[in-house]
Amino acid sequence: MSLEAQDVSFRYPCGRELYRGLSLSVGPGERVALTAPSGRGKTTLCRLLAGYLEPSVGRVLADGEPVRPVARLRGEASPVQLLPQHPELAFDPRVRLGQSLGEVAGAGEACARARADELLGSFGVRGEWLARRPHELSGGELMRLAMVRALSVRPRYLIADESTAMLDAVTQAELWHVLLGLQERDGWGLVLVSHSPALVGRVATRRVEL
Ligand SMILES: Nc1ncnc2c1ncn2[C@@H]1O[C@H](COP(=O)(O)OP(=O)(O)OP(=O)(O)O)[C@@H](O)[C@H]1O
Repeated sequence: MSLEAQDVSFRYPCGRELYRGLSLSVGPGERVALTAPSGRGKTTLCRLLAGYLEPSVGRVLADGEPVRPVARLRGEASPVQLLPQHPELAFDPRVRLGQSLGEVAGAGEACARARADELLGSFGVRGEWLARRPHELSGGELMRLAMVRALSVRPRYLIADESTAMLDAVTQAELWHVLLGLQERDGWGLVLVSHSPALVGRVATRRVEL
């Protein structure tokens, strides 16, 4: 059981090759920090691990199954959820947030919604936010909802790419406290990208240098 990148190489169209035969494995319950200088490809690797991009060479497996391209999932929840750097990218700007949360259909929508309801309390989401559209919330408020949405489908792996970098220290500490409590309880594997040595030191059980 693990999230694995096997001999992965990747090149954007017209870009240079970012990795040559990169292999990486993250087990359930592990918290792995990806570290590298700016531009080395941390965000790209997060997107590869979550199925937003496909490797040019090699493959990505979640518990032995190929991670399917997110665009082709058509409503089916991926076992690998990505918390992006900018939470506004996680939501349709035209749709009220309550509806967006309801759209994360997993094994059954009702199941995902019940899970989301439980998580709304844990992440301190106020009921009135659900009637608003993404641009009507602050970045921190929207990130709370992005966390609820990602975890409501019971992922086996969560990828946090600089997800709390734009938050104040108090909110950042609060959200990581909640996330790590849920991770310990539910046992999903975590991949973390952060430029903050303090956050990496607090959260990560292992570091992988790209
Ligand atoms: N869509 C794209 N098309 C072409 N090149 C891209 C694209 N996205 C990123 N790149 C390039 O790929 C390289 C890796 O980018 P990436 O964002 O993965 O790095 P990073 O390690 O996360 O950087 P940072 O720490 O600065 O956020 C960079 O040189 C970047 O310019």
